[in-house]
Amino acid sequence: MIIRNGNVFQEDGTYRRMDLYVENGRIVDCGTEVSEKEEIDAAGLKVLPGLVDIHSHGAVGHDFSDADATGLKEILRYEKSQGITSYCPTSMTLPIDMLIRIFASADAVKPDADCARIVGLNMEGPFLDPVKKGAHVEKYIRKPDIDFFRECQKASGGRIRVVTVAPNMEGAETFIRELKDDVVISIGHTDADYDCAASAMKSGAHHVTHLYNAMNDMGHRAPGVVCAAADDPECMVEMIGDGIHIDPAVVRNTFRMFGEERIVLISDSMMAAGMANGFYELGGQKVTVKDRKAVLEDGTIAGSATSLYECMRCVIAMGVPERAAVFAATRNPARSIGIYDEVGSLVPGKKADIVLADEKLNIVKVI
Ligand SMILES: CC(=O)N[C@@H]1[C@@H](O)[C@H](O)[C@@H](COP(=O)(O)O)O[C@@H]1O
Repeated sequence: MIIRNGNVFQEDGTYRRMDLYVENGRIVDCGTEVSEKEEIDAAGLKVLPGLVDIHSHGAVGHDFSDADATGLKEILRYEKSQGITSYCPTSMTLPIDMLIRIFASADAVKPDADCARIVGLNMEGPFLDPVKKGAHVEKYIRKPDIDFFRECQKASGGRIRVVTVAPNMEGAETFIRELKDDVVISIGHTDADYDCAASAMKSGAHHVTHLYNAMNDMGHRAPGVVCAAADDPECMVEMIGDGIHIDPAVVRNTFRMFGEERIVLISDSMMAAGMANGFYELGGQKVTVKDRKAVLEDGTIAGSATSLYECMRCVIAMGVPERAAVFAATRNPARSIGIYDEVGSLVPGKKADIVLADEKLNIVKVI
């Protein structure tokens, strides 16, 4: 396949008018390497790398935590239609027997060109702090437990790429030191202060789960997880860019504080993404969705009802430079879970995960 004359997003963040050559699902150097001569006229269109959502629970009426491979396939189909080509299904806080079934269910999903590719699994619970449980069920929360994690990792076939840990819980330090080379350890759902978070980062946790949400605010005498993450040059931070979870001024200034390299936009979507307002479920709890806002019965925000692509457009509308927003939805998430050699930018050798969009970033085609 040859994609002609598009404005192709480059690794330096500029757009360059050029042809893109695809052979056997990968980008290649030149036209002579292309056997299938299908051509797409991309004149006037933006050509972006497929997006990488490393934190999403569900969409179109299904949740990864349903442990249902058919439902997961529908989620992946929806995500691909929205420009997300790499995806990490994300679990909620649940008992171990359920988590084992959930992680095993991902294995039953076979790759499909119409669906986003599963590039890892994200284990958000149960090693959280009850004080900052957010929309997770308190009775299933557990202290960080290496054997518990290993059992889940085994059931998943080694596909868990990210695990959230509250660093102020007993056993967190040992957990981080023991597992830091096997999985990305993400600090989150925690009442930790700056010193506790900074110490966890020194031990090897260089990722933060939805910065600002389910943690203490950054105060001028209580800098918290936010400043600890900013002070750790290796730390990547997730942000939910749906326009509901974080005020636009905070989003803009967080991009300034962390720069273009370290922010990972996520959707944190639940099953109402791609659906109408109404009543849904998340981790066994009833959720009401109205005007794209998902809440539990007590008003706690319970994930988002949008896609990563919409989050990317949303933060651009807030005033984040387009190149920074594209990096945060493509390159940075890919780097954060160690798959940037395969996806996340459009250079020869990488998978041909491509979004064609018009000037206003409306999706025209996803490849
Ligand atoms: C799936 C999930 O759990 N997502 C969290 C939720 O738990 C938390 O309640 C909310 C708001 O947190 P905040 O009130 O601290 O900003 O952020 C995210 O939606």
